[in-house]
Amino acid sequence: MATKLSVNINKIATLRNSRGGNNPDLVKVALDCEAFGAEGITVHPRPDERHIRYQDVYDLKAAISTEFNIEGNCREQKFVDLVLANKPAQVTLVPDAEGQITSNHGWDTGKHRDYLREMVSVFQGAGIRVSIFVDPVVEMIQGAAETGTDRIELYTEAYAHNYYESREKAVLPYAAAARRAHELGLGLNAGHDLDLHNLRFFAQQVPGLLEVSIGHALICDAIYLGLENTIQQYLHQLRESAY
Ligand SMILES: CC(=O)[C@@H](O)[C@H](O)COP(=O)(O)O
Ligand SMILES: NCC(=O)COP(=O)(O)O
Repeated sequence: MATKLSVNINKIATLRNSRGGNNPDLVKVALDCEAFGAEGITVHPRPDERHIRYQDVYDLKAAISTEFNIEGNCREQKFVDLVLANKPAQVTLVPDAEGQITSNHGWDTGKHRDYLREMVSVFQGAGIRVSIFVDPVVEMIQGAAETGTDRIELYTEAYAHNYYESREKAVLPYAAAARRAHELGLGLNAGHDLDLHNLRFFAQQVPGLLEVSIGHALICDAIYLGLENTIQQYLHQLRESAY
């Protein structure tokens, strides 16, 4: 089975917002991603709406036909309401601090276990699959399992950062985290700073990876390679490492 590719289109919204009009058209880009082979669309609305706007989520939900994954901070009631109103295939809970440039850590699932358990049940009660964003630390995977979540998403920034120094060493905590997740019956996603260079090795070394969400690097690659060709190349990396 090959890992699914969900394209994160935050950066398309960043470009659109820079001029105030509707160019590029976010919904059209999402539909194009799907037509070019993407198996899901990911967005991460942030409270300042600096890229994805809350209205975008409604517009995308009405248009797309692949798996819709909404990421964000469930401590914001506006985010919870948005997700419940749109019922995506998956919500990914990310512990964003205020003013963060991008996501930079996973949940402390031990400290926040009761809170997360409550949020997981709110979303699952609405028929939405839940994934919890975590660092590749075995105790955090254990804590996630105790919340009743369906999946975890491994935060891959450290892997991407350390890839060129020693990819074998960089991937070790992720492979161990994946094995623990499987033992605990958790589905496994991953994302953040994955790119055309580091993706295949990650997917080969991390067993049972169900889905990756990739945005920043993929949209940058599309400037040079074109969106269709870029998506095909990412899919090729994943299919080469099918499990
Ligand atoms: C959870 C995660 O790793 C990504 O969603 C990342 O946070 C992208 O968000 P930005 O596009 O705002 O950097
Ligand atoms: N969940 C990770 C994601 O959606 C995209 O992260 P990035 O590729 O923009 O770093």
